[in-house]
Amino acid sequence: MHLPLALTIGDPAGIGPDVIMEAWRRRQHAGLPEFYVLADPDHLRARADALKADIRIESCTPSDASECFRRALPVVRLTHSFSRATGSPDPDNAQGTIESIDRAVTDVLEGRASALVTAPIAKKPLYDAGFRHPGHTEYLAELAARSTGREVTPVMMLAGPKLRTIPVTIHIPLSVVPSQLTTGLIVETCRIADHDLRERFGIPAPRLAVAGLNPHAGEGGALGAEDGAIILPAIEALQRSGIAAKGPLSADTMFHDRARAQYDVAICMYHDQALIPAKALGFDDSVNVTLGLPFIRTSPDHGTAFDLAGSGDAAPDSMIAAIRMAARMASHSTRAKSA
Ligand SMILES: NC(=O)C1=CN([C@@H]2O[C@H](COP(=O)(O)OP(=O)(O)OC[C@H]3O[C@@H](n4cnc5c(N)ncnc54)[C@H](O)[C@@H]3O)[C@@H](O)[C@H]2O)C=CC1
Ligand SMILES: NCC(=O)COP(=O)(O)O
Repeated sequence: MHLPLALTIGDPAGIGPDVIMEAWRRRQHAGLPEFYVLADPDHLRARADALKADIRIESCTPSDASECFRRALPVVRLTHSFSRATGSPDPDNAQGTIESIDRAVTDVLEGRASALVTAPIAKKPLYDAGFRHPGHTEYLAELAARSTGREVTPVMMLAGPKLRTIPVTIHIPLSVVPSQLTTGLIVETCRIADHDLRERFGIPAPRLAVAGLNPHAGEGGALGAEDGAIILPAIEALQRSGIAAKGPLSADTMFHDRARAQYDVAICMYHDQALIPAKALGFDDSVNVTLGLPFIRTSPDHGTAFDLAGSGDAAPDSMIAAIRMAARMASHSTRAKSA
């Protein structure tokens, strides 16, 4: 059966609503698969009016969303409604933002949707409302663990036409990165990357380029010990298990054109080491994918961009790329299962 994608609304005061509505408006031209969004339809109508966008919005259930998609943006109504605040987060919206994620995940896990595409959330207002997870990536792992009964290590990957990168440590302060980096975490991250690149992206023998942590990958220990003591043993263990990992490589010379031709994914040691090259090389067409989950999740690479909400200037390209990638991954996984 052909299932729609479930989209979350993200922070309703950010550009999530704008790029979702614009993606729906471009659905035919962009060749997008059917999707619905878990949101407050009245809030979306108000945003569409502010944007002067001619968009029909219809309340639906996941099962009639595909039929509705041709004529209107299908919206599955949340129990929470949203304030009309645009451009600055409202703590009163936090519970609805979380409800949108929870219900979309449930829809995917219970077979009403084929994959999850999340619009951006601002972390701080959710933390202030008691949300205890650094971001979607970690929260989705918890939801997956609750449903499967086993621990899930989530792996964040930024994927664009020119580059894929993975940060081994994700949403933690830079000052604690060295203490959180372990050989075991690097091995686990690379194993998940190798597995999911095969199974969900159809890359038969993924090549992993592993970055060092310190300048010049530690310069033989003179510029830091972690490269030799923590990262190198991980690469050796991966190679022994048949995974094509190489490194630790100097991070400053692994992202130019000729270097990128040598690998399928760059494994980086911290958030900005991975996300800066990814966004510099493809801000409009890169997608944030979570690997290691028992379901498919993609997201645009950008954040809530409160400065642009309701202005009509938010580019929908990364959201469109995220929708396309989720559908492609879902059909690839289905083919892989039935092969
Ligand atoms: N997947 C998610 O939920 C993500 C959430 N965030 C959250 O977003 C909030 C804001 O983060 P920032 O670092 O300011 O990043 P941001 O991506 O929201 O904005 C950075 C700059 O890029 C511009 N920009 C972003 N998206 C754009 C688009 N589609 N079209 C045109 N210009 C665009 C913005 O106007 C701003 O100048 C933070 O609270 C962060 O936690 C950030 C990244 C991903
Ligand atoms: N900078 C990437 C980011 O914050 C996305 O995180 P997540 O909410 O997708 O975990």
